[in-house]
Amino acid sequence: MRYISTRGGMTPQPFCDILLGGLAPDGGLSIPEIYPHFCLDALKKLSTLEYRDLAFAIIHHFVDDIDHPTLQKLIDKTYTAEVYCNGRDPEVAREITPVLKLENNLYIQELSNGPTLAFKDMAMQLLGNLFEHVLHERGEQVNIVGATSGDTGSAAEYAMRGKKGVNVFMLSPHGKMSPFQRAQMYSLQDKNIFNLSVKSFFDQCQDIVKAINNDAEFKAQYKIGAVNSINWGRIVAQVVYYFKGYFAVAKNVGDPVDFCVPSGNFGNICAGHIARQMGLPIRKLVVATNENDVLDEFFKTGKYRPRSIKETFETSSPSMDIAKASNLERFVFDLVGRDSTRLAALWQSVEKGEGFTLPSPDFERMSHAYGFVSEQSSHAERVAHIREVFEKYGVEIDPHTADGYKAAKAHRDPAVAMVILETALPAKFEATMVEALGRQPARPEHLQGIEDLPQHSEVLEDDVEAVKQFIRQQLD
Ligand SMILES: Cc1ncc(COP(=O)(O)O)c(C=O)c1O
Ligand SMILES: N[C@@H](CCOP(=O)(O)O)C(=O)O
Repeated sequence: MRYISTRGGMTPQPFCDILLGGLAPDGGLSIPEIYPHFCLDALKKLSTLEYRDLAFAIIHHFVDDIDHPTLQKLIDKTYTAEVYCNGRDPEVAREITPVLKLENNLYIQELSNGPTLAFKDMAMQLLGNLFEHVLHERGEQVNIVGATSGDTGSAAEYAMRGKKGVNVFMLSPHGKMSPFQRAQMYSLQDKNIFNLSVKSFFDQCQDIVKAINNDAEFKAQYKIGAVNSINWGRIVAQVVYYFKGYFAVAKNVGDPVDFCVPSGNFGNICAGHIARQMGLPIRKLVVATNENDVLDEFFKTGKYRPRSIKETFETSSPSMDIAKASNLERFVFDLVGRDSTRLAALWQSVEKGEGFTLPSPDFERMSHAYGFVSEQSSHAERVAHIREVFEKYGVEIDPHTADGYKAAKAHRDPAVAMVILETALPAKFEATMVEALGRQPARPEHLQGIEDLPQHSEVLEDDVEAVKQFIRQQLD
């Protein structure tokens, strides 16, 4: 399998090169030349596999340059009941992403039982092991520059801490994450972890990451890599749990199943789109947003209008406070028939801050051919839905998953199974959980009192040069 850029300016590359390279050299995103396809018989065979074998059966199609036994070993080491345990019964933990039935044809797929209590661990733990392997083979090192709105940062730092040949420079929006999220990241003392608290929102942190990646000289000199979902390695690992969730709820392989996904940077649901392109019988992909509803507007009107800082809100589902969704570029590339010239022109408008409006019939094809629909949620609805799910089903869901629950209800067909992807655990967002349920959410024993640990971060202006200067100071 070779990878090309959505913007057409990259000679086809093998997996390990795009894994280390992150953003494509032309500013686009790497994407496979073709998607592997599973027919019904092949899907039936996959349906019986346990998580790690399923992961190998899917991921090996995307990776030509790691031999199969090694790839299987890296996957086996990643997807264990110990890593995705979170204090649960070992039998349940062995499923890695257990599916919880709320009522007939309504399910929640648990994705947040990894070390940092968010779905990011599902891909990030594998990425950590892949990076370590490839760097060792090549005798190289990498300096990861990433952006987080709260969960990617801790997942990346826990996956990379202490790893040989890897430093992590993680940009986070100053003062905008939950106290728990902040403590998870800023209390780490590992010498290879650097937390940069940028006086702005996630989008500006992500813009800085992209600007650094687009500076070819700096990127080469400081061996810059990426762990955000702009890195294809993240997306491919996320594809696997759609298959697992599908097989858990479909009465017969081949039946349609809907997925509802709390969305921000569009990485998670982009993996659902890829799974659908690979032949998984997903009917609808429901995009759930919070008050930062740029994606909801796009799927309802065809207008993609990334927002300015002034139009970006701080909400009670803070990890989704994203007004410019990187991975939308991967989906639109497929939507426009993989026409990289057209895609590049659309994203030129995005970069100028103008955005674009999809004409007919592209707009209609988003739902008719690709199954996308959307819904947004407000704070009051979020709180009411956390309460409703607890009162009706006895299940505590976090504010992001509550946005998903609202969207799932809005687009549900009772005759079709709907899987809501859980994206984080309530422990990460105490204030909203207390507002909804009147008590503190449960948290794992080892994370009690994490907010009281000493914290360290470097506060920086929203300025690419300031970040580059910080990186130089640490590495020169
Ligand atoms: C808890 C949580 N929910 C939802 C999202 C949105 O996921 P994505 O950015 O992949 O759309 C994120 C972060 O991105 C998150 O951390
Ligand atoms: N919600 C994320 C931000 C998006 O990050 P990505 O790595 O998935 O692109 C976060 O919590 O940091």
